[in-house]
Amino acid sequence: MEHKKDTLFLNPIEQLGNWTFDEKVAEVFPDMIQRSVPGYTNILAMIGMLAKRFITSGTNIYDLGCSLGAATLSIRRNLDYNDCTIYAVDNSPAMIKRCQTHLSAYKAVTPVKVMCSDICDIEMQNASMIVLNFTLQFLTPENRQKLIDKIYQALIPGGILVLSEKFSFTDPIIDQLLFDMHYDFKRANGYSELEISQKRSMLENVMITDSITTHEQRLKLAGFNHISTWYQCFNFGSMIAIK
Ligand SMILES: C[S@@+](CC[C@H](N)C(=O)[O-])C[C@H]1O[C@@H](n2cnc3c(N)ncnc32)[C@H](O)[C@@H]1O
Ligand SMILES: O=C(O)C(=O)C[C@]1(C(=O)O)C=C[C@@H](O)C=C1
Repeated sequence: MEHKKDTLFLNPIEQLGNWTFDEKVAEVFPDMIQRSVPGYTNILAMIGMLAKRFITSGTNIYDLGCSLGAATLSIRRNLDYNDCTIYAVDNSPAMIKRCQTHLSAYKAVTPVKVMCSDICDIEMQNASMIVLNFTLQFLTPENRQKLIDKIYQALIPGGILVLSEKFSFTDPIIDQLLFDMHYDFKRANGYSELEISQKRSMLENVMITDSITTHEQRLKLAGFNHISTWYQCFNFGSMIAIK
């Protein structure tokens, strides 16, 4: 599929508001996330591999904050059962509209229910796999524990949560280094200083990152005993938690 180039922040913007996943962002999202998140493609491919291993017959799969459905597609491609249901959920109407189109472009047996809802409000049950691929960071800190608790309750024994996030680090030297490396990554992918700084300032109040330790503590508090960071590239990474 041809992806439209992200040029949203190329020119100076007079009033930088807060970040939203609106029509403009949805339109360039595949290019934007690919050029902004180190390891994004790897993580998507590995979500497919985890799906093959963890999804069991007759269960539900939830892709929370699905955007255009990239993780859902990776899961669906790797699914061995036709009696499962994937729920792809996002509260951005612009994302959901495009997600529906993306998913129908490929033939598949597994039904996907695409829902325009807040992931904090939906009911989940009988889940063998739940994915939060760069979504938890956009929830308020209060809602994060509530959602992780709900995810733990919704999983069947042996079920898996995949949690990908941008991380912060308590060691200031490491934090600065990985932050700078991420900027180098963006520059190497063609973003200018202005594009990088305008986007950063819009994300500032909206995307609050946690350390890996904070994530681990939250997962443990919910009841998870088997937790690991399985992927990291600079200050981006992915964790798994198994019930
Ligand atoms: C960085 S994107 C996720 C990328 C996507 N998971 C992927 O793999 O391509 C974050 C998404 O989370 C959605 N989101 C943020 N808060 C949400 C909430 N409370 N309920 C539902 N969706 C939410 C946004 O609309 C956005 O599409
Ligand atoms: O931290 C940044 O600079 C980012 O661009 C990160 C991030 C994310 O992790 O979700 C933020 C918004 C976009 O959706 C794509 C990437």
